[in-house]
Amino acid sequence: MEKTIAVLPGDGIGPEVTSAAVKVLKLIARRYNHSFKLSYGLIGGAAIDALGNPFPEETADACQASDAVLLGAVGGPKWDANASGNRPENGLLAIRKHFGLFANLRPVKAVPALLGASPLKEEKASDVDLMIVRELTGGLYFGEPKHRTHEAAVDTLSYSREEIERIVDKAFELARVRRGKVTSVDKANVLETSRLWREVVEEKKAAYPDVRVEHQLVDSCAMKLITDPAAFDVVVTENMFGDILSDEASVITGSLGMLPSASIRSDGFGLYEPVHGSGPDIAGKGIANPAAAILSAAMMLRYSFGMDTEAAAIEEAVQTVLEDGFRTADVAEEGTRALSTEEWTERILEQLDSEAVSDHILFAYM
Ligand SMILES: NC(=O)c1ccc[n+]([C@@H]2O[C@H](COP(=O)([O-])OP(=O)(O)OC[C@H]3O[C@@H](n4cnc5c(N)ncnc54)[C@H](O)[C@@H]3O)[C@@H](O)[C@H]2O)c1
Ligand SMILES: CC(C)[C@H](C(=O)O)[C@@H](O)C(=O)O
Ligand SMILES: [Mg+2]
Repeated sequence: MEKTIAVLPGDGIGPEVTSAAVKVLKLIARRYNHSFKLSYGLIGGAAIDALGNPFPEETADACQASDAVLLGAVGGPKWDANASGNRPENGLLAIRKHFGLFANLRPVKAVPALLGASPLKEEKASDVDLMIVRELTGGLYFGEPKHRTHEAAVDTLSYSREEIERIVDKAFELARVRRGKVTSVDKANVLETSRLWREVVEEKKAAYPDVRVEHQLVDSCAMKLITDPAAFDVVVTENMFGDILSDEASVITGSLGMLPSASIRSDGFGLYEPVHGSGPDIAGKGIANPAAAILSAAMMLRYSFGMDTEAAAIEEAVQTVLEDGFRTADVAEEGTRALSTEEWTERILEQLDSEAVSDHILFAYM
């Protein structure tokens, strides 16, 4: 297949982990006879510095002309919020909104080799396999009015029925091909938007009789993610709750550096990015874990290109390399040498190159 991919490395560790994911994509293209044309663009702080705009028109055009987008991470202390009340925009919200990428899929799956790195007891973490379906283009992030004076600040939480319906449908569809359970997370004991959310879920469930539905308040959900994470299958929730719960859930499997994500809409176009940010504390040191970026590239192959086998080959390579004991610093066992981003990526490339090209899927983030 021939595909065009817009690559937006961004800031901090973004370029370091994106470069790793690009190497993996190039190897996949060679091994599976695909042609991936890459076009690079600026986003975030890098784009502000070069062009004065975090999501420049050139970047939007490059993405528009592509079949999918691979993004590293954006932001950092140089461009983030400051006490004087600037309203920073790091480009991420703009690109998500511009392309209508309303569904953010964040799979959290126990990695057997990393159970020791999880803060949870092994028996709690070992069966975790959940998918957070986060609404991405509405809610507090985008609601108007939104403003700030010296004395007060306003953000607005608003959701339309239509916005809720399409993300809830997505969650039900995913549950059907997973373990058939949807947990809808809200704060319906307080928020009107949550009461509408709950109503829509209740209406929708009739169309999916094969899926079990439960409602959970977000505060107790945060607790249950730690006490009983294996109980979850698909978790559907609004923008801000999903942001917070997904960082929380990521550590169950060892590190934020492990968690990939897909931001998609209904026609197959998508933006693929690690859940983590630009890691200012480790940027430039060459020690970032590139697994989340590499696994995001795998999600791109699966969700935008329908290349399930290729995606699974990457996911299995990540498992194998970790099982073989090769780790970056964030997940390294005490007393072992941590690999650099580049060294670990080399291991992945070697593993992928040595694997037989097969249709047999053993481990997949689906
Ligand atoms: N998708 C994105 O582009 C995205 C996501 C989250 C935060 N951000 C931005 O990133 C900047 C920093 O935010 P933050 O510090 O709160 O969150 P962060 O995710 O960048 O870092 C949180 C912690 O996790 C560690 N970490 C993150 N990714 C890692 C990796 N791949 N390997 C090893 N360790 C990793 C960092 O070193 C840090 O200690 C902010 O400007 C924020 O707005 C961007
Ligand atoms: C950087 C920030 C705007 C972003 C978000 O809140 O959506 C990030 O935290 C994420 O999880 O992708
Ligand atoms: Mg986040």
